[in-house]
Amino acid sequence: MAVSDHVDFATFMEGVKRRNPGQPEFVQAVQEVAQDIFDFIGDKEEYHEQQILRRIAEPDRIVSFRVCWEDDNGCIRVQRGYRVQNNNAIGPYKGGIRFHPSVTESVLKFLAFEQTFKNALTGLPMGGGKGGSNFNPKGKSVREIMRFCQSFMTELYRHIGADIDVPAGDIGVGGREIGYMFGQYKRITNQFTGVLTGKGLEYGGSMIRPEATGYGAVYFLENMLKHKGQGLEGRVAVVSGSGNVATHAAEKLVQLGAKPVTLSDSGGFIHDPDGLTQEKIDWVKVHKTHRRGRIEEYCDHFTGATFHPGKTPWNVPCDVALPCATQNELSVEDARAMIANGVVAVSEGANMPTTLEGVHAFKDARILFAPGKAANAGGVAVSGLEMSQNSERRSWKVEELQTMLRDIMDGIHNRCLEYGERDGHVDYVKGANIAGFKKVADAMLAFGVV
Ligand SMILES: NC(=O)C1=CN([C@@H]2O[C@H](COP(=O)(O)OP(=O)(O)OC[C@H]3O[C@@H](n4cnc5c(N)ncnc54)[C@H](OP(=O)(O)O)[C@@H]3O)[C@@H](O)[C@H]2O)C=CC1
Ligand SMILES: O=C(O)CCC(=O)C(=O)O
Repeated sequence: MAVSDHVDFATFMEGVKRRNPGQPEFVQAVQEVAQDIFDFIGDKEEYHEQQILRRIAEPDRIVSFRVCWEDDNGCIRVQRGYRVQNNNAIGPYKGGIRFHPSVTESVLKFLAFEQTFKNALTGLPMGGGKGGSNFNPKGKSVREIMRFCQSFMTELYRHIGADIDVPAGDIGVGGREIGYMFGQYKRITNQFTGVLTGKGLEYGGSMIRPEATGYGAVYFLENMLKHKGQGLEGRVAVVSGSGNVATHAAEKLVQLGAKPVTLSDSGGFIHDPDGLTQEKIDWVKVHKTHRRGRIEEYCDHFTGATFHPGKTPWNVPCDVALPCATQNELSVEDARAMIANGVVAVSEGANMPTTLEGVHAFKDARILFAPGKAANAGGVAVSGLEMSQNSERRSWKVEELQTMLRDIMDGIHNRCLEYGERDGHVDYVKGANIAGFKKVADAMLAFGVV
């Protein structure tokens, strides 16, 4: 008979901090989940006895490796690469790869931890992982990017596989980088398998994967409003970021009759009071993805827009907001300003873009607030569908995939209601945390202590 271990929340968090020194992002992510889980497991002895939360908050495995590559001047450069395999209780590890100078073990551990719950929420059989490097793709030539991707995969390949761990893109990793990494995996292993998602359509990619995260975040926003008897039509939306997630979120907002008025990058934000249109969004996609330009140049092309250097867009009055850039980009002061300006709903396209205090401010003000693990799960969900298509050796039609994405986002919303609705109000953070935890935890219970 196992010994019961009923530590309280504060003691649990002290342990997490002690075991993970200098890893603030990871501690923040665990804290955001743990409070809700402690409320849920209160008298559920088995989860305590088996130390399920403690086990989910300790990655199965962290691989760290040296990545050497040669720049265009013939200089040897050295970067650090990682793969954090957090939990594979319900399926192979699954989650993106990030190339950004801010990548640390703490950042990837938080992302892999969040991914574990997110993937469970989709209803698909995927465990949680995340990887990346402190490599900065900005200013690098195409050849340098290719050499870096090949070198990164030359180390990573031995830790991944179609039924082991299936990486995809994230910040700084899009279709081009996935192509270089897939090519290198195929070359080293002599295997053509679904080892990565986000692939090009010519070699096993899925329709709508590029759009899925941003579209999904807007579907989730629409679901929250609908549940309150409201709609998106005519709503002014503030969006941050100008990459994959932000541009597709803006696109879906326009399609559904809302009015996105901002986008941003690490240099600042643009405010276009007339609203973004499909034409303007298409320009941003080409400008940021192909020309690798800065968002401030938007104002040279579209009159009436203004650029605000070094600033985030959260002080622009809006009805709905979609933070779609990076972690901790929305502070408690930003949250208070948004609440004062009348924001009704927030849907996180990015992972953990709102600080812990910011989340509490939204929750206390009873704003409809969708955490990233629920709102941005559309991307990984379509990655899961890409895995299924690869296993079946076929490609599904765009209409089929569109319907599946909508159904999956509806399913996540329903799971949040199941565990987060009380007295006519929905705490989406709590709902997502508990629903995601329960699925992973119950699988772990079935396996015994492993
Ligand atoms: N791609 C996907 O399918 C999914 C992505 N996400 C999350 O969405 C977010 C955005 O990812 P994605 O759109 O794919 O990435 P991209 O690389 O396509 O775009 C990232 C955007 O965020 C901005 N940004 C990055 N870091 C910072 C920073 N420190 N400060 C301010 N702006 C910053 C970038 O600006 P700049 O050009 O100046 O660097 C760029 O506009 C991330 O949190 C990611 O984890 C979540 C689920 C799936
Ligand atoms: O599609 C995937 O596997 C990864 C998506 C991702 O990294 C995320 O959901 O944060």
